[in-house]
Amino acid sequence: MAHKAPSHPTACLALADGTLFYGRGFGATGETVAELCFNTAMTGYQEIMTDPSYAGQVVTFTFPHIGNTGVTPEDDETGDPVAEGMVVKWDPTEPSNWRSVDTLSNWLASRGRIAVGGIDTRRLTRAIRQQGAPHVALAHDPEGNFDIEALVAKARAFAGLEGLDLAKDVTCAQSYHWNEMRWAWPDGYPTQDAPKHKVVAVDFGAKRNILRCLASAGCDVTVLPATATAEEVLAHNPDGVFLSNGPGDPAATGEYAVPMIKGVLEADLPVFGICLGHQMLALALGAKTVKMNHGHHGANHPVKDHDTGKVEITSMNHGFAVDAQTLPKGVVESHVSLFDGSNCGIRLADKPVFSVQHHPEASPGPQDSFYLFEKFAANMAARAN
Ligand SMILES: NC(=O)CC[C@H](N)C(=O)O
Repeated sequence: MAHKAPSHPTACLALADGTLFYGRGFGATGETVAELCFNTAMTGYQEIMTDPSYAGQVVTFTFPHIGNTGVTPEDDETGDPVAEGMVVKWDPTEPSNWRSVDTLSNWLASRGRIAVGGIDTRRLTRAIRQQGAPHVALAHDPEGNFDIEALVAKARAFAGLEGLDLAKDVTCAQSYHWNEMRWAWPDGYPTQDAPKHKVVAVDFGAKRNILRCLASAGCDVTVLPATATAEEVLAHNPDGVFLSNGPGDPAATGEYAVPMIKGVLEADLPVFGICLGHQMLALALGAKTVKMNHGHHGANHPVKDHDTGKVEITSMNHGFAVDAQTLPKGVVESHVSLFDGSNCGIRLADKPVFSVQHHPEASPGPQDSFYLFEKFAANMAARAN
């Protein structure tokens, strides 16, 4: 049944349980179906929308000042927005400020991404917390004609992210070389030294700032597609191997990544993984991953480093987690979330192999965890000596 929604809204967000949110549509018109998560970051909406880890998800931004800085190409974490859609409290008719090269709405429209403004994101976030990341259909129609029953049926029919391998959709088509460094520097960077460490980074949906951080820590980076085998990785004769972030279910992605990681571990090289890379390293070591209720998405998550006792405020974006109870002997839980005690890092007790669930490259977020890139570089330096 097609009918006009009340007070002429131009976008509708339908949750699989039938809950409806109406607002002002912006960006592209049409419909999309996805999992819904909320992100609490106060800045960096463009970095979030272009983070390949958000494939298959619509993002609700809890912070009200969204859209106010427009968009600029230097904030892209990959070529285009990857998140399926955007839900905000912000009124999209407000102008963007001086910094922008384009408005958020034009940018989303030209890249086929649907957004809705004027939503009560607090109420929506409560629903996400209560239901666990809901399946949703998001529709934008300038005429305000919505077939509500069909939208709810589409949200219900969405199979969800569990069991879904999305890394092979967002990975690079071919290998490439990366040497661009960070634009914002922690003390002592950039280093003018020539790159010291040959690193192969396996791209499961890598954010550009991870590659910049590796380059800034002295790495000469060759990026390989997600489905690279151990032989292909080792053929580059790397000093260390990096496993990137990425979208979807680690258990599904692990089908090809786990054998590759096992082969790399046998070669006894320093290894560093972030987020999906962390989860897949844990799978390769024999642990299990689980789907979280509503995950961690934000730029303000406290994480404790068990080795130093220090607390880092971190950037996070994950809906799955490593089950620390399943870590085999010899694998140490190095970091833990102070929000809910979930696993945030592992390391091998006797080898330079480690990974973290959070995002030390930030973009957006704090830079407390940059030391992990230096640790990876130090592991490669120690091996060379
Ligand atoms: N940022 C990431 O790498 C996300 C990892 C994984 N897709 C998850 O949601 O948990």
